[in-house]
Amino acid sequence: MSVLFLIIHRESGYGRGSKIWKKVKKELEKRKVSFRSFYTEYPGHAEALARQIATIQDYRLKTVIGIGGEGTINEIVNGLSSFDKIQMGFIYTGSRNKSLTNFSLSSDPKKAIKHLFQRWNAPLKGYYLGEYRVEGKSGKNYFFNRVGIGLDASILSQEKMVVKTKSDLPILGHVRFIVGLLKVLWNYEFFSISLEIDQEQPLEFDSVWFIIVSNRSTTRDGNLHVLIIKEAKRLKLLPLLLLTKVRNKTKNEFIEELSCKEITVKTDSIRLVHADGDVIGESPVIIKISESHKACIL
Ligand SMILES: Nc1ncnc2c1ncn2[C@@H]1O[C@H](COP(=O)(O)OP(=O)(O)OP(=O)(O)O)[C@@H](O)[C@H]1O
Repeated sequence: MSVLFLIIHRESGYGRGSKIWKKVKKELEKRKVSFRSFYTEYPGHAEALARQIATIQDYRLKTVIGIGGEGTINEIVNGLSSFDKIQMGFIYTGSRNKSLTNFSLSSDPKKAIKHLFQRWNAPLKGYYLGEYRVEGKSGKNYFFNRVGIGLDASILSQEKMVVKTKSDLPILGHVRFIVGLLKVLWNYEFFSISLEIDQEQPLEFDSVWFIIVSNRSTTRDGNLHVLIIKEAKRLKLLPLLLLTKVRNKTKNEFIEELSCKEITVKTDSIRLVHADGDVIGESPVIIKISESHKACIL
């Protein structure tokens, strides 16, 4: 018997998670789908829930749908990383541009459910996860979308300080975020990096603001895509930050692009590192396409 498991972060995207979930639930009930739903109650809960669901013995095929932001999706991917026969799908309800997510279903509940039904019970499609290791932390961790080092991670760390609750007006959250963002931009200093790419001679870059390493295993050549933002004047940074969020439109004199299977990023001073939008530690960081861990995406 197939059954749908849903993990929901109701407060993601300033309460958007809860609103979308209500619509998804209605749609599932209308279609008489058997499903079980679980709400996340604390950071890290989605990972624990995903792992628990994976070990339930009663069902032949399990499909896990995450409803939440990038952080929730990352936790589910990590929770299921050791289980290779579980399909997963995501309805992105976070506060950022949804093009950030590689694996999202539509955030329109009707379209998402329609897609889900077309793919459900079809042969599994596996995509290799990205894998990272940061200094001072044991074990491997996985990401589905991107790892960022430098200014990008400092901005996210600032953003996470803005408490997102259902009672908080999104507009207040955005205002607090913009004030925080300008403060970080004003005080941030660029840095130098050394990149070891696919075990070749290190490449050095100066005046770097941030680096984004994206998992392109779902598309194109299956490699990591590396984007280095450097040498720009401080005032140019805001448009550059926005530009990096627009896929395929990154040609710019301040942007260096590389492609590889594995990269070690060393910085001349300690910089924050984030994976899929959650700050996970400090540089240096080793990032590669996993050789063994796949996510089966709907
Ligand atoms: N009930 C909860 N209470 C507090 N934190 C939670 C809860 N459920 C999940 N979290 C944590 O909140 C963090 C942010 O969640 P998530 O990324 O899903 O939403 P978001 O920040 O609105 O989305 P995005 O980052 O894509 O804008 C995650 O690290 C997650 O572990």
